[in-house]
Amino acid sequence: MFAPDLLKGSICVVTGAGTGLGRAAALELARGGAIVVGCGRREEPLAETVASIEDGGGTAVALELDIRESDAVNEVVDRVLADHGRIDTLVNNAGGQFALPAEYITPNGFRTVLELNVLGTWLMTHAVATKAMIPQGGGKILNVTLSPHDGFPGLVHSSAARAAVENMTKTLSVEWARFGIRLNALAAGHFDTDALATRYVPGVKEDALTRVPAGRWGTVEEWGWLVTYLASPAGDYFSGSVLTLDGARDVFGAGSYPPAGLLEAVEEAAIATRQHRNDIRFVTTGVDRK
Ligand SMILES: CCCCCCC/C=C/C(=O)SCCNC(=O)CCNC(=O)[C@H](O)C(C)(C)COP(=O)(O)OP(=O)(O)OC[C@H]1O[C@@H](n2cnc3c(N)ncnc32)[C@H](O)[C@@H]1OP(=O)(O)O
Ligand SMILES: NC(=O)C1=CN([C@@H]2O[C@H](COP(=O)(O)OP(=O)(O)OC[C@H]3O[C@@H](n4cnc5c(N)ncnc54)[C@H](OP(=O)(O)O)[C@@H]3O)[C@@H](O)[C@H]2O)C=CC1
Repeated sequence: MFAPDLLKGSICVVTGAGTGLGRAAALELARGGAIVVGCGRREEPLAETVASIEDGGGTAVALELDIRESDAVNEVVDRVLADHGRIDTLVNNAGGQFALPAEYITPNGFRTVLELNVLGTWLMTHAVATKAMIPQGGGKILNVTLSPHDGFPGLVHSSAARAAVENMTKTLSVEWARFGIRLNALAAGHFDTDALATRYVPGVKEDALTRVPAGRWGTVEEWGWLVTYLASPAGDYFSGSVLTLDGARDVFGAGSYPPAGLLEAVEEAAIATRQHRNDIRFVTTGVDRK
């Protein structure tokens, strides 16, 4: 899609680069000539991404990292700087959630999704900005979020988390403009990745497609093109924006609730344990049966 030297010599860190959208972004950045540092918790998918990039003549390295661990984040950023001297673009792609009716989400479940999507993104952003981009005089940070924006029934934890990330992006785009740092959020609609296919109740994925006016899933290649465009000089004047790539999903809105199969699957699981029966009772009546 782009000229092979578009990003020549640029150092791009991509979290969650072993799978799905992160992998596609890493591949396209590398096709544009960037040196890609792919991060994630699992070595195997990262190694596969690196091998694919190298097979195509590109350059990439994999670094294992849990973005929720502050010390590990600092170590990885230090390592990238020791090896490559700078970081031009950070793609905060690692993230996720589980689909669950709000009344079933436990405090720890909510905290888990907030920690991954908000804290993880913040730790990466802060470390890369303070160690690399402020000293070097600039850089770009792209934060992956979610469409639709006006509420995402079934994903209240992630909907809240991604709204926080979008506001963080806007706030920092003002605070850090004086350092030449440009931050944007990329709100993804529905992309046909393995995670979407395997981590959600059957039916939920198909239900999601009925809410996309364009009538199809986004392709991971389309995602990689957006990331690469923004990382390139063509994207230099973008900052503080939320770019939504979703086939008009956002315009369609939150739609009706629940999506096909979600409530049934949860209730079937819930009747398996007395504790859950108690939880349901408590939620619906306010009476704790313990
Ligand atoms: C309703 C429409 C849905 C359409 C979705 C379309 C839009 C979005 C698309 C995408 O984002 S695509 C996919 C991106 N990838 C993912 O979403 C990854 C899939 N999820 C995960 O990997 C994990 O769920 C997680 C979010 C990373 C959490 O895993 P982790 O191992 O950190 O959690 P645990 O330690 O196991 O549990 C902590 C806490 O959370 C509760 N919990 C975890 N998973 C579930 C679940 N599936 N259902 C209910 N609760 C869950 C767990 O019970 C723990 O809480 P407590 O039990 O201790 O209270
Ligand atoms: N596919 C879609 O339709 C949509 C996706 N999104 C978002 O886009 C992003 C990518 O999604 P997608 O590719 O579909 O899903 P994946 O689940 O395939 O991607 C998530 C990636 O993040 C990594 N990751 C998860 N937790 C951590 C962690 N604590 N530290 C470091 N890396 C971590 C995972 O690797 P590992 O497990 O090895 O750490 C994985 O490679 C996510 O933020 C997702 O929520 C948003 C809207 C729609």
